[in-house]
Amino acid sequence: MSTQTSDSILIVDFGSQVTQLIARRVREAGVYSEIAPFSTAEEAFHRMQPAGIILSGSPASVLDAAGPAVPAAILDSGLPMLGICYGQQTLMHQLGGEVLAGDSGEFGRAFIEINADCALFDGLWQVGEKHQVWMSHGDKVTSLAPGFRPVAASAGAPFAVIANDAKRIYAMQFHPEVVHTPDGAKLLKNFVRHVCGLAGDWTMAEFRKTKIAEIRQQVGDARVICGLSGGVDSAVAAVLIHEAIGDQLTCVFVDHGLMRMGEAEQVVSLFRGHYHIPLVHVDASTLFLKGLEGVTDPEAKRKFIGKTFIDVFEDEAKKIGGADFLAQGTLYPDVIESVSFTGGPSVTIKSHHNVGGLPDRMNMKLVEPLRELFKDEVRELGRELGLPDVFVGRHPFPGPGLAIRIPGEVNRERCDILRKADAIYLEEIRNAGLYDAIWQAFAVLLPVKTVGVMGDGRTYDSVCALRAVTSTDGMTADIYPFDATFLSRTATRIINEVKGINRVVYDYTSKPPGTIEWE
Ligand SMILES: Nc1ncnc2c1ncn2[C@@H]1O[C@H](COP(=O)(O)OP(=O)(O)OP(=O)(O)O)[C@@H](O)[C@H]1O
Ligand SMILES: O=c1[nH]c(=O)c2[nH+]cn([C@@H]3O[C@H](COP(=O)(O)O)[C@@H](O)[C@H]3O)c2[nH]1
Ligand SMILES: NC(=O)CC[C@H](N)C(=O)O
Ligand SMILES: [Mg+2]
Repeated sequence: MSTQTSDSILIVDFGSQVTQLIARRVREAGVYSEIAPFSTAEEAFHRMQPAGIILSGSPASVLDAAGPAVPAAILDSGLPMLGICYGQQTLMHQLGGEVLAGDSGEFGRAFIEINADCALFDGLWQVGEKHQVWMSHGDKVTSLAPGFRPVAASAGAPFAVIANDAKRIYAMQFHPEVVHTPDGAKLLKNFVRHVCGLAGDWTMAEFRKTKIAEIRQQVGDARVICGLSGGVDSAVAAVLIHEAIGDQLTCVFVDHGLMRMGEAEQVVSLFRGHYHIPLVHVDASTLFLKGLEGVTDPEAKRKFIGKTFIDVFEDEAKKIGGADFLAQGTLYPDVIESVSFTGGPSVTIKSHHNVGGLPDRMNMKLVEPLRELFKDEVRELGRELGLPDVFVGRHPFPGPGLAIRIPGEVNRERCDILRKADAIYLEEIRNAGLYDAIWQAFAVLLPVKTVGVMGDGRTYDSVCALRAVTSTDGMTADIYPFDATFLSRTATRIINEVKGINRVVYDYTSKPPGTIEWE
């Protein structure tokens, strides 16, 4: 994790769905931030020595005995603080104000009226104006702690924004981090720049320097193996780590037999063509496919694949005389979906192979320099590192590969069928000039057979589903609205050219409620 950076912001996470957006907004304001769950916030606070604190929202209530609280070390630190929603409620609850369950909550769009000036509103909002914000609360602050004054109110929240100028503590009932609070990003910027006094000079170039120093410190002169998949994240991680430790790094590409058409050859030639980083290409397809026989449960597939990746990495490490560290291109969304924080309300959605799918027993220590970033930020870092567009612009591809796009049992034959359909789909997308407009697109082979008629004969074959989404970070996604001509052309090609598929459907589910992958 990050070194001490006294020009950073610590975001204390109480389990809100949108905490990660706070981090984004802070980075957009040119300030580095890290999120720590409330249960480990104190440790993060001492390690980071931040310049200011932001307290997130939460599904919990301060009126419940078990409602999470701001650790005393942080509360008494004298640092500037910004409480958002639950963050505001717990500040009042802990500092001597009062919070009660409201008769009715405020959910969605609301308007606040500005009653007084405050540092958060500098250059932005004037007294007497009304502004749109986004609310999502049932409880509300009914009396302020000593030293606080109200500066804005809404119909349902008389203390919509409050300030304690002497202590530089501010709090709001609404969510400034979401886009439905149109001026929210500017409020957060005022907090980190004006109230915390940060220069706003944090950039990806800065991140690159900090991470390189950290990697050197973590690794020393030990050897590192990096799992390279050909995806954006691991390519960026490998180039960054190589910049830090040079030939102490060996990359390992594992072909698990679950890759797309031609991908293994492409990854290896692309990478070897661009970089002088030693790359080992392991064909482990038999090992993976044998182990997947009879496995149908999505989490069981993921756990098996996660563990087998590690077995292969350890074998390869032995062959090069041992490695103490395993580097991976793990990102924040991989972590948040896989982990349910102890004592916290966020739940495991699926075990990403590189986080929740890792075996308990690990001989190598992890090096994960991208663990706090989102995909679009990794792309920015990739550009900063000079990675060619063919790497930076690639659609994400999950480590477990086609295994999680074949619900039910996976075998070589089904993988071959899916590979062909997927290749046609992607070719059509490229031909239509849509590749860059789409965040991720892929075909899924369903364990469902339906009846068809081809050449006057009866067919009884599998259904193929097509998925394409737009997104910025993979945390939420919308379906890509292809026109009917594109879809029917692609469906016809797949049915005509791929033996084993006689019906094609298009997936119209956004995330949430769906996830991007089907398993
Ligand atoms: N086939 C593979 N061989 C070696 N390592 C892999 C492989 N697939 C995944 N990994 C490791 O797991 C990490 C997470 O995979 P993930 O798919 O999230 O990232 P990526 O493949 O690098 O990028 P992208 O999300 O763009 O596909 C990778 O960064 C890489 O370290
Ligand atoms: O490396 C990975 N290992 C995994 O186990 C994994 N599961 C999902 N994904 C990718 O993550 C993004 C979000 O996917 P979901 O909406 O399906 O969770 C999408 O881009 C998915 O392709 C994975 N990547
Ligand atoms: N979004 C929030 O932080 C909500 C806080 C608290 N659960 C409430 O309903 O008031
Ligand atoms: Mg990948």
